[in-house]
Amino acid sequence: MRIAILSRNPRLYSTKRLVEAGEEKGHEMHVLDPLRCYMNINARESSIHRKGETLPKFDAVIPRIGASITFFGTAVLRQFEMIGTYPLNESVAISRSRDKLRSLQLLSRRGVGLPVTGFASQPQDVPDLLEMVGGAPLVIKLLEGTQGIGVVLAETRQAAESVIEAFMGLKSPIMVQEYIKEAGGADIRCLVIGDKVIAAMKRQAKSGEFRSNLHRGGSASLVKLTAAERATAVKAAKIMGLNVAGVDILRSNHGPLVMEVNSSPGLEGIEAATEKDVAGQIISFIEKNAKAHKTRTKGKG
Ligand SMILES: Nc1ncnc2c1ncn2[C@@H]1O[C@H](COP(=O)(O)OP(=O)(O)OP(=O)(O)O)[C@@H](O)[C@H]1O
Ligand SMILES: [Mg+2]
Ligand SMILES: [Mg+2]
Repeated sequence: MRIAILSRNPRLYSTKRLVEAGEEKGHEMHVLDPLRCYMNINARESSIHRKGETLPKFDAVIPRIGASITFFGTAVLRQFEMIGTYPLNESVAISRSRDKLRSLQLLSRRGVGLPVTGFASQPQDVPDLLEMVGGAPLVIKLLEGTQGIGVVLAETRQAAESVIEAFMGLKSPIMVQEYIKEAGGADIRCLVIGDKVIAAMKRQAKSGEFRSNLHRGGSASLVKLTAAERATAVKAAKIMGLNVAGVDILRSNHGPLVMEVNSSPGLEGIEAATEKDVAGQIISFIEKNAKAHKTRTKGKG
């Protein structure tokens, strides 16, 4: 097959591994920078161009679209979908997963366990909002944050109010969330492909820190999942419409709670922690599932 990887940087671990895994299985792999793709959108035959040339037809496309280029990146991916290329993850599903609130709403509608989460626009609604999620201690998150930046644990009500006031003053949308203390500064990353969790790791925050992000000094180790955790991760990916997803779960005293669902999960941490060939399994999934014009949405919506 001819497979495109939409990635800004061919030297990234995940991109390199996907190229390697694809070539090992005899495929023709092309890394395309989504920001260097431009589109001809018309009523007869839309096309994608790069450096003055029309791109050839690809059998499949693997989107590795960073959060900062979601808007243009998903438009390029949608163009691939419209001309019949099989997308590993669809543009609509990626857009959904990039909006933390929308994701939580979609998951809650289907009864997936979540930390109780509140969202408000106006400062005068903050006192009731804090009450609603169970009061301090609680977690405050910037909607746009990544890698743990913009995630704050407020131990007291006063601390919570002043942090929220500061964020609202800066016009940065935030959500407040019940603090899952019993998770003990750890979360579980489940790597879902199709309807299976094919690898999982536990990330433990360094001491004195509640955020388990590896970028914040957390460490990864192997973990054995319960049946409920596996089922939750697979269900969450399915609801989001993602074939491949990194589902982050907190272990609470009332079962697994989904924190977020990532549409371009990094491969480095999970392949190192589990010694699994995640990239190879992604290529195998494409081999089994890729068909021209096979999408749920054909770029609609
Ligand atoms: N409600 C919560 N209760 C306990 N711990 C939490 C809670 N929310 C977040 N954490 C901890 O903080 C870390 C960072 O939070 P989160 O994953 O929501 O933000 P982020 O990592 O910045 O976002 P992204 O993963 O999109 O980059 C989590 O990995 C988890 O360890
Ligand atoms: Mg996270
Ligand atoms: Mg994330």
